[in-house]
Amino acid sequence: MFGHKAVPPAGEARGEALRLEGVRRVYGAEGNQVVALDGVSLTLPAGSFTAVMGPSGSGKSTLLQCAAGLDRPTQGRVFVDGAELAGESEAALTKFRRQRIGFVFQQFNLLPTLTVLQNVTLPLKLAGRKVDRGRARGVLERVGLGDRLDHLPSELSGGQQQRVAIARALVAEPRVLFGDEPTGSLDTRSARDVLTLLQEAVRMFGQTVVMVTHDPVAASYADSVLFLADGRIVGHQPAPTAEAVAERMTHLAEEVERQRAMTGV
Ligand SMILES: Nc1ncnc2c1ncn2[C@@H]1O[C@H](COP(=O)(O)OP(=O)(O)OP(=O)(O)O)[C@@H](O)[C@H]1O
Repeated sequence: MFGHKAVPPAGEARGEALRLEGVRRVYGAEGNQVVALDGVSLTLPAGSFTAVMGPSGSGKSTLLQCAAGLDRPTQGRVFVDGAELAGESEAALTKFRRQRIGFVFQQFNLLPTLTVLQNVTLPLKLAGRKVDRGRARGVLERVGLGDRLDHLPSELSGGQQQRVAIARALVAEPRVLFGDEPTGSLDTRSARDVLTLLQEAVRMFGQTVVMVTHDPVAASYADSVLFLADGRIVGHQPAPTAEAVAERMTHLAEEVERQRAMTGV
């Protein structure tokens, strides 16, 4: 339903889905530079669900954008499913994204004049791929919107719109699905539905998901949490609980405050 990828039996190596090597991203002109990412290296296995957390300004969105090919690192390398994301041209990068990357945003980013089904099939059309409407319908049924195919986004709740956005990402069978605060605009119940959906995509269909969130409860749906501070990975928590994540975040915020006070930044 989500894809054709079979989930390998437990214990079988699934390979890596995403690798960052020494990724650095510096914004601004010389003399006025901000180091958003300061040498981030990580490897995420296929079929994993990772939450990225950190204080405001720690580089979470920049990390996601660089990993997804929406932004280019100043230094370092990004590999998605073993292929380097290095396209010399914007066109090459766009092609790479269309073939390998799914992205879900806080504000859904659906096209308001297209129906639910048209929104979901649009990325396939843009990529010049065959549009299998039956498959698109299947994915929409899977996210609980099989009876809303001909509705416009404005006729749906926020949670339903985000589920359409997830269906739109999944129908293209991305190697990695990125979410930047995908539940940030949703009420508690809709957020839970969306998180359960992402978890199912990982557990039942082997999807790889990387999600930035501020919410420890949202992070607890992931298999593990990466903590960022000042552009660096400063911690990793497998099998996270909301309580443990919240505690770690409190300590991290205090630590960052202390460091900033000491360095006068
Ligand atoms: N286009 C840009 N130009 C200049 N500086 C930028 C730009 N984008 C981000 N930054 C800076 O880079 C740093 C990291 O920003 P980023 O948005 O990645 O952090 P974040 O952890 O996602 O923050 P938040 O939780 O507040 O969304 C911040 O200091 C930010 O001000």
